[in-house]
Amino acid sequence: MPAYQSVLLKLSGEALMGDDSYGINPLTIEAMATEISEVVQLGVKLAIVIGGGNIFRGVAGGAAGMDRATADYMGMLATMMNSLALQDSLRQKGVEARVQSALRMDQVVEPYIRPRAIRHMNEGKVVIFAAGTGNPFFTTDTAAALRGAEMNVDIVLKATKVDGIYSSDPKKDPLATRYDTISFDEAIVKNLQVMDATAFALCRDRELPIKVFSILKPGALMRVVNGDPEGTLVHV
Ligand SMILES: Nc1ncnc2c1ncn2[C@@H]1O[C@H](COP(=O)(O)OP(=O)(O)OP(=O)(O)O)[C@@H](O)[C@H]1O
Ligand SMILES: O=c1ccn([C@@H]2O[C@H](COP(=O)(O)O)[C@@H](O)[C@H]2O)c(=O)[nH]1
Repeated sequence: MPAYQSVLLKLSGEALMGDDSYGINPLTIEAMATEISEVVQLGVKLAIVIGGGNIFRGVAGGAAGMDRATADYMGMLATMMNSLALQDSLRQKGVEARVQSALRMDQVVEPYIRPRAIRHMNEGKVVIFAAGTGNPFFTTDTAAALRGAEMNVDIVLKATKVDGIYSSDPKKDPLATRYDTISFDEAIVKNLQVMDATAFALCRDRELPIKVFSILKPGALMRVVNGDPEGTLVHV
């Protein structure tokens, strides 16, 4: 019996690159789809938000002199590409998946309609929320917190490239130490950059726990869903 009956999985866009320097690595996305399909087979209701860092981040466009809001819309379109790719990979594994977009793209995907998303999940389909929140100046972490709260899931799972939350960025600080658990207040006060403060604050207010773990570690998603020790739990 899984530890959680319904989850919102936030998948790192950057992790989709695998060993490449840009874009979607076919073997990497296939491996992720396999791990996701195993969780779906357990009967867990699953919704997914994917980042876009493997293709475009608004902050990079802004730094290069672009209008920041325009750059952010480009970032949201990047998440659309990732969402379509994941939908395709999941379907190849026999998993029914539906992309819903926060920005209208009616010839390609459904618009975000909350009751319809809930119905898809109740029918056992995986819902992939594309285009983040649909608003510039936000991130897909915040979209994950928002959709997780709207879908009333048991937990938000942030699947990223590091195996939990550290005292500082482990990619930059070799002395960083990992937390098994941390409160929302501590994560916000310590300004731990693994997830943005808006996402932490929204989940704290909704009393929606977050688990941060590595999607690059084989079997980690299943261990998290089963409640086995893995990653860092952020709690109220
Ligand atoms: N205190 C910290 N603990 C853990 N990771 C941290 C910390 N501070 C910064 N990081 C960095 O945060 C990254 C994860 O956050 P980020 O939102 O940038 O990436 P992502 O969610 O994996 O990618 P994307 O935005 O493409 O979805 C990690 O890869 C890690 O290097
Ligand atoms: O609600 C949102 C979500 C995302 N964006 C833009 O998309 C990129 C990619 O998302 P990541 O969370 O960084 O993976 C992000 O950098 C923003 O530019 C957005 O504007 N609004």
